[in-house]
Amino acid sequence: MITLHNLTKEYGQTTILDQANYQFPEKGFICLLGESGSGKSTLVNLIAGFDTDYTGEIIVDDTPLNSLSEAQLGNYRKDYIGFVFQNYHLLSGYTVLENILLPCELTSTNQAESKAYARKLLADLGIAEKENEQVQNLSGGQKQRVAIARALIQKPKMVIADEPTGALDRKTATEMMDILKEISQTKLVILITHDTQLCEIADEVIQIIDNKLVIQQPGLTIENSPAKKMMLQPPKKINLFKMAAKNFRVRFLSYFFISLVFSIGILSFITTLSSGQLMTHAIQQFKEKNTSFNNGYISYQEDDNSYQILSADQRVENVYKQYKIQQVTLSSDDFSMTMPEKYPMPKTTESMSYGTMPRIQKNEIAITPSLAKKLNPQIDQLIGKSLTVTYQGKEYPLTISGIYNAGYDDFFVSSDIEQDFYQGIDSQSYEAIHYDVKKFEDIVPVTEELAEKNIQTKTAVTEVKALQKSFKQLKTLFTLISMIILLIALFIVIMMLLKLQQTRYHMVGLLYSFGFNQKNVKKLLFIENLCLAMMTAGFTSLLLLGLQLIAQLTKIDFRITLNEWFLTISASVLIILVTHLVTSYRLFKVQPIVALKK
Ligand SMILES: Nc1ncnc2c1ncn2[C@@H]1O[C@H](COP(=O)(O)OP(=O)(O)OP(=O)(O)O)[C@@H](O)[C@H]1O
Repeated sequence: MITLHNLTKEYGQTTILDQANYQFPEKGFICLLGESGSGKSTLVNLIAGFDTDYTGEIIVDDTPLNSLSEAQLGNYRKDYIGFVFQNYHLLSGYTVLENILLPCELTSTNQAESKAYARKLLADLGIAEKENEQVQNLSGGQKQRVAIARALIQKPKMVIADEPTGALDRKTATEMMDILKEISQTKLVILITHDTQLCEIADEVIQIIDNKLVIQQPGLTIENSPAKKMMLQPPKKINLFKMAAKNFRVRFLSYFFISLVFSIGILSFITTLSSGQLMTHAIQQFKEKNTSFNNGYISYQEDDNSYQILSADQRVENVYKQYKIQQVTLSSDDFSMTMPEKYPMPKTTESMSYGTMPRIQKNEIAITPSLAKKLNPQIDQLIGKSLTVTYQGKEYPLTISGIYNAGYDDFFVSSDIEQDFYQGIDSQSYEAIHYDVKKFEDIVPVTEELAEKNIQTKTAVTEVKALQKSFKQLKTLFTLISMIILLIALFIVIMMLLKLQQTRYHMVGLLYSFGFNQKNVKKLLFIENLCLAMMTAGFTSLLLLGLQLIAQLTKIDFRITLNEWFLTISASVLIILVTHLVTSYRLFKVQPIVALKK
């Protein structure tokens, strides 16, 4: 059935097999003997079509193996070869029957027929009662019987058994050899071993000595009948989703922890992101409380330098000179008072007892407690009440927005009204310069730049700096902690995925030996991983929801926008998929027999 003709295999400069010639029979028991490292697995790789990089010929029936495509080689393994391995390579988490039926994913259209045949094989091998047992609960001998049943389920033309008794005691090993001997009555059995004792029952023993294939114990006469035509059946369409779902269920616990750990990591990261939002919100609150937070005041200077500088600065607005005014009247229903003189004062350095400083375009006024008491002894009740300011015959109906702490009668109006007071004043001898910084984050740089030019300002820079400093420290701390958590989570996830790959190596090697092609294996792993990514996305969503709920209950200002939500979920899915691809890279490249030896 298989003929090796001048078969030579080299790895780089090293020759492993040198001009090997041999003709395998249609049936019979052939022992491939050789010391460790002599090239037995190399030869099996070549015969199974896993390795196509050789010179010479391997002819199966009438077809040279190197004339087959990757897909055809998969079909060749599916239809011709059943493998039995030293370490059984059964899939844990699957039952005995499920393990045996695995190769049928590619072949069988009639499940009931396959099951019946699997049961017959189990009965022939003496373990019929174990069909629903999880394979990890079986003894070594029982496991190897299951592996033999799996090798036979596709009714292959030959069985390749690679050290099948290596992990068994002598008695069980002998039983196993008897089973293989029985199989060799109707099929070709190639036994790979370094144990000469096992070769005693072989029909013929071949050995690799010094890279040469030597017939040690000739026992077979090959009939010179014409070569059969190689017949390959196309594979059945595999239900990869069903297989991936099954794998996912088997590895559920590992996947559960991977997605949980990863979700916690990504969540800590997103929490840091929203700490920026926390800062924006706190600044908003600060602005609402300190309505004159951006206001600046510069006392009169002889030169006009500061006014010129401020007027040219794009970061500031409402730059105007402030003057002393006279004869200002304040009045309400039952109150009227005229202030002979009123000097401009810095707004931001005043602390508030109640309310806020007047806001621009709101027609507001803030007054001192001594003035407030004249209106109403219960000064806190004055907020929101009306007060009219009359200056130079013009009336300004205003609303009291706040009471600020100063020990004399005085008031502040918003800058739009104040500027209106100064209409028509044509005086160089101003008292001060007023300006507003447009953006919160420009308050400190504007103030510092003016200070560098020896222009002393009165602003809320100290409070702003304190606020910024505390947030900066908090943010650094948050970022550091969350980065550490994310890195630890990623490390654990990668470690767990790498550990998982170890079990996947066996599965991948097995699937190739059943005749699966690379595309199917890749797809299967991808779908399985997509399930993991979906589970992670689900976990992340749930944790985000929980966090949001806790924040609401504890009244912590933590909000996640829909965009951030979407980004987090997409990032989780993407990172898990990429991590999987990276950790799977070697898995996709591995040679099946190497994978099975891992
Ligand atoms: N992919 C590879 N690249 C380079 N050298 C390799 C490769 N695979 C195997 N070899 C080398 O080829 C030689 C034969 O290896 P092989 O695995 O076929 O031996 P073996 O007889 O099956 O050994 P064992 O009984 O220990 O499994 C060894 O020296 C090995 O290091």
